[in-house]
Amino acid sequence: MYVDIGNALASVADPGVTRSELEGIDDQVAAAHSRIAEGRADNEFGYAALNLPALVDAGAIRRAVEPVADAGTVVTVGIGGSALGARTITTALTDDAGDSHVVLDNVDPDEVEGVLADLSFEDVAVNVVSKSGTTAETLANFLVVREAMDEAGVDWTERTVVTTGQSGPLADLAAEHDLPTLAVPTGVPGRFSALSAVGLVPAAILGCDVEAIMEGAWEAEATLGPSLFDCPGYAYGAVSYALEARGASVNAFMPYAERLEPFAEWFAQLWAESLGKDGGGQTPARALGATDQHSQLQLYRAGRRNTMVSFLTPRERPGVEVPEPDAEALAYLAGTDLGELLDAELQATEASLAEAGRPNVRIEIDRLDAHSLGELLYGMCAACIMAGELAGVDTFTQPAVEWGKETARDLLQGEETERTAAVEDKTELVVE
Ligand SMILES: O=P(O)(O)OC[C@H]1O[C@H](O)[C@H](O)[C@@H](O)[C@@H]1O
Repeated sequence: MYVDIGNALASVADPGVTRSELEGIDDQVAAAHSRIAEGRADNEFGYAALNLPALVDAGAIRRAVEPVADAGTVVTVGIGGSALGARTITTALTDDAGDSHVVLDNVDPDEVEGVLADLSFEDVAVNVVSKSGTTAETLANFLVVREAMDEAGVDWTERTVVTTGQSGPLADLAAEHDLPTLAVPTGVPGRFSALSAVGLVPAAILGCDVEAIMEGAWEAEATLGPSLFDCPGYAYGAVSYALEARGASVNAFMPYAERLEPFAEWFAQLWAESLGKDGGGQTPARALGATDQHSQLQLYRAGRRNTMVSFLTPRERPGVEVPEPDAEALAYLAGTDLGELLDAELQATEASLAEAGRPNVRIEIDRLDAHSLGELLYGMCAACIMAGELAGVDTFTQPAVEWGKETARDLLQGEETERTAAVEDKTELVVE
C-alpha cells in the first residue's frame, strides 16, 4: 500500500498542509501511536481491531464453512459493518461476485423478492451476520429467506452459517439448530471487522485466498509506528484530519477500478460512523473513476473549496487492446489499451485538481489481489483510528444511529413514545 500526499501540501492546494505543519502533526502522530499501541496491548474496545491479524484464524473459518463450501451462491444477510466488508472482499476478488455473492443489506421488498425469485436454494449458502444479533433488518430478512427455503423444500439448517456475538437471538437460534457458528471478535466494532469472520466467510466459501488476505493485513500491521512518514495508513489518516481541520469537510473517495467500488461504500461507513462526532467529521462522497470525471469532477474542481479527493488504484491492471480507430480524430487511441487509458485519465484528473489548487491524495496497491486487499483494509482501519485519535473523538461508538433504530421499532410495535410523537409532529409542507 502506498499513499502519495504530495497534492495535499499547501504549495499545491488550498486547503493544504505546509511541510512544517506536517512535521508538527507528525509529533501528534507519535503520541497517538503510543495511545493506539497501549489500547492494542490491552485489547481495548476498538483498538482490538488492529490486532485482527493475530486474532483471526483463516483456516478455522475455512473449516467452519466446509458444510456449505459446495454452494455456488452465497446470500449474505446483514447490514452496515456486517455486510459491507464481505461485499467489498468478494467483489474485489471474484470475477462474478454479482452472481456468486448476493448481499441482502436492506429491507426493500422489491429487491428482496427479486433476489429470492432467482435463487436455487439447494445451491445456496445463507450467511447470516449480526454482531448484536438483534438488528431488525437482518432478522426480518433472515426470516423471509428461511421461509423461502422452506417453501423450496430445502432444509435451511443444512445451508445456513451464522456469525454473531456471544449472546442474543441469533446466537440462540444457531445453538438451537446446531448451525455452523463463527464469532464476531470481541471488542471490534462492526465497521472495523472486515478482516474477521464477519467479512471473510463468503470469500472462504467461494474459494478466495483468505490466508493471503490476512498476510496482507500482517504486512500493513508491521508498518504501524511513531511517524506518518513511515506508515501509509497513518499518513492517510493524519493528512485527512489536517485537511478537514483546514476546511476539507468532504472526502470524495474515488477508486479507479470497478471492483473497488464497494470499497468506497465500506470506507463511507468506516469514516462517517467513526469520525462524524461532536459536530465534525468528513462527509464521505462515493465516486468512481473514470465514470465520475463525467459528473462529480465539475464540483470537485470548481465548487466550494471544501473537498479532498482520495484516489485509489492498483499499480498493475489487465489491458484490453483498443482496436485501430476508424476516424482520424480518434488516432490518439491507436495502439493503446483500456488499462492505459484508465491510468491516463487518473493522472489527468489528479493533475486537473492540483492545477485548480484542490487537495487530493493517491492510495495505490500493487494489484487487485488478496494480499493487497488485506493490506488496504487494514491500512484504512489504521488510518481511521489515527484520524480519530488526532481529532479527539470517540472513534468506536455510534450513538447517533440509535434514536432512529429505536423509533422504527416503536412505530412497528404501535407504541406511543416521545420519539413516535416526534414522527407525528413532523412539520409538513407538501407540494403536489
Ligand atoms: O452487526 P449488527 O449488530 O447487526 O449491526 C449492524 C450495523 O448496525 C448498527 O446500527 C451500526 O450502525 C453499525 O455499525 C453496525 O455495523
